[in-house]
Amino acid sequence: MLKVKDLAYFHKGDTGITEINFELQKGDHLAVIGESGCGKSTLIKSVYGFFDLQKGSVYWKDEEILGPAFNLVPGFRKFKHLSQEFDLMPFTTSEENIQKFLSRETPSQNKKRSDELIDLFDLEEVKHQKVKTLSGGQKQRVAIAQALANPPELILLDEPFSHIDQFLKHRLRRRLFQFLKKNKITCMFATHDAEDVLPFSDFTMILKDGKSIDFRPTFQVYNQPKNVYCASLFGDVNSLEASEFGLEGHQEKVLVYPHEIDIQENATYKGRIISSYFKGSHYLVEIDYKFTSIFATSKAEVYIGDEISFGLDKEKIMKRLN
Ligand SMILES: Nc1ncnc2c1ncn2[C@@H]1O[C@H](COP(=O)(O)OP(=O)(O)OP(=O)(O)O)[C@@H](O)[C@H]1O
Repeated sequence: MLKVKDLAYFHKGDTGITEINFELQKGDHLAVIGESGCGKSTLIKSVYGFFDLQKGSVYWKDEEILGPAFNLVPGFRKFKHLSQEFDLMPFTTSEENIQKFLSRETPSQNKKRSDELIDLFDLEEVKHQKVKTLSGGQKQRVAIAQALANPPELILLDEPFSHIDQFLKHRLRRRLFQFLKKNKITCMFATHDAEDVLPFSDFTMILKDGKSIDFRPTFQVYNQPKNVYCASLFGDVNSLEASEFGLEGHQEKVLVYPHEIDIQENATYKGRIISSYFKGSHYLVEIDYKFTSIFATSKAEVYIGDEISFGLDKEKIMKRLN
């Protein structure tokens, strides 16, 4: 379906992306992650046909996606791209914006479709309000609804929830990705939030300095991280000496997530608490162990300076790595 081969695009000033290769099938969801400035937006725009590539190709089925040199209006017609800037019409209402790309020949169907999206994205209260008067989060929801009103074959989302508050984010995220799966819409989205990635993507690509350093099913990207950079995109991570913690078999250093280490009474390893952060269901704690810092979890509250012992679920860690 989507085939990206040896893609390279450099902005003026020589920053950009290179050596990008991947394929997606219909209905697949791909999360693109990486530190700020690594090239996520550039990749999303390149796939959309926003740039004239310096090298490589992008195909959707048998059609090559070409840049502005070949198209008056940049962007492949079967795709929708939702930029960080939204691109809405400010002086018309939310509802009119959502209906913008619908055919004028079927008004009752249009109404049904836009009502469904207004409901899906909690826009009932602002549907008659002009877009210029909406908050950032409301605009973002209108832009998502507009992009789906006439469902594309592939949707490209650039940080789709960046302006949406936590209160609505979880519900909207579930609804959006359910809608895309139900309608078999292929999706590629750039994000900084691990909570977008793990539950909602089939595949994950990790970018660093404009290159793809991992592209695998999300489950594997998380469970068998290639290095500290890759693992740390999902949160804190420890790089532990395998021999010190009985984790031999893979490499000298093993990447272990904090939830795999916990404070237990009379456990093997002894350390001292350096810091503790309340996380609701648990505490994330930093332990000084033989002058190195280890992130772990604790069910009970602990205090800075406490002498504690901690253990690792070695079997589970080794299973994850295999
Ligand atoms: N129009 C442009 N002209 C010149 N350089 C650009 C342009 N757009 C992006 N860049 C540069 O290209 C690199 C990649 O930028 P890009 O916006 O793709 O990164 P990103 O991973 O999406 O970043 P962020 O997470 O901060 O949104 C950066 O160094 C950026 O400064």
